[in-house]
Amino acid sequence: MKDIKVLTVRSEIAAGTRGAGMGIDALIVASLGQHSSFFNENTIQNIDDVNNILFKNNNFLNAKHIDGVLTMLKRVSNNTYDTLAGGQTPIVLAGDHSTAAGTISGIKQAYPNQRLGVIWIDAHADFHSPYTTPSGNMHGMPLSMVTYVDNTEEGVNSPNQETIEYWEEIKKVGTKEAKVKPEDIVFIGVRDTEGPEDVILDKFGIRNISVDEVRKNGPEVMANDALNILKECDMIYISFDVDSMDPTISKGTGTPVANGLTVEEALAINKTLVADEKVICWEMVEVNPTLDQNNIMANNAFKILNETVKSLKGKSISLVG
Ligand SMILES: NC(=[NH2+])NCCC[C@H](N)C(=O)O
Ligand SMILES: [Mn+2]
Repeated sequence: MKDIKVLTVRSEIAAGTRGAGMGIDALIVASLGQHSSFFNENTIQNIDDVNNILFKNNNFLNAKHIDGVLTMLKRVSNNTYDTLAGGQTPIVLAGDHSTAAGTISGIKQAYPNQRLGVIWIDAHADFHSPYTTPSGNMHGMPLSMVTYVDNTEEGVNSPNQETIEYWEEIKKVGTKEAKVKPEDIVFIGVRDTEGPEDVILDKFGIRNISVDEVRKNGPEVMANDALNILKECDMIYISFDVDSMDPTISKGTGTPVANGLTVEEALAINKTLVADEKVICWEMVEVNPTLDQNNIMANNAFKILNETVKSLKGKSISLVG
C-alpha cells in the first residue's frame, strides 16, 4: 500500500488568465461540501508561491515571469524529491501547469538512473519553448523544459539573452540532463496544438490517445494502452490538466477547449492509470474557480482526486452503475 503526501502549489504566474492559484482552495471547499476529510486525514505540505511577482512588470516577452517560474520549479523539485526520499508518493495539486516540470525534475533527482514515462492528460501538448510559444505563457512549456526539445527549427520568436539564460537554468533544475525522452510521453485528450508542437509529435512519434478513442474503446482500455506504450519505463508520472475535460461541464479553467473528456471518462482513466504499481506521482492542475459558477470544476476535480488517491493507495472499490 502506498503512503501519500499532498503537495499544494498555489502558483499561477505562468498562466495567461488569473485565478488558478485559487484552485487548491476551491478543491478544499469542494471537499467540505462532499463531507470528505481528505485534507484533514492526509499529510499536506504547502509550497510557497511567488504570485506577488504579478504586481510587477513582466520583462520577458517570450517567457513571462521566467525568473519566478525558475524559483517555483526549484521549490517544487526539492519538495517532490524530499517526499520520494521519505518513501511517500507525492500527490501534487498545482495552479498553472508549468510547475509540473519541477515535479518531474524532483522525480529524476530522486531516481536519476530510472527511466521515466509520462502520461499527460490535457487539451494541450504544453510542448513550446520561448522560441516557439504563441503567447509567452510558460504553462505551455513544461514538456520542453524536461525533454530539452527547444524546437528552434520551428522557431518564430527571438528570445533575449536573459530569457535564454533563465531557460537554460530551468532545464538544470533537479538534474543536469534531460529528464524524459520525448518517446516516453503519451498524451491523452490533446486537441489544441500549434504547428511547432505538431512537428514534435510527428518527429518523435508521440502517441496522442484522442477523446474519440476513449469514447469508442472505453477509458480503461485506453488507459491500459497508455501504460503498455510505456512498458519499457521503470516509473510513471501522471499529469492531469482539468482542461482535458469538456467545457460544457464547467468553464472553471483558464484555457478551455471544446470536445473534451467527460468527468466519468477522466475519473476512469486516472483510476486505472494509478492502479499500476509503477506510478510514483500523480498531479492535478489548472482548476480556476474565478472563471466558474458554483465551483463545479473543483467539485468534479475533487471527486477525481479522491477516487484516484483511493485507487493509488490500493483501496479502491469498484462502483456499479
Ligand atoms: N497548461 C495549459 N493550460 N496550457 C495552455 C497552452 C496554450 C497554448 N499552446 C500556449 O502556449 O499559449
Ligand atoms: Mn496543460
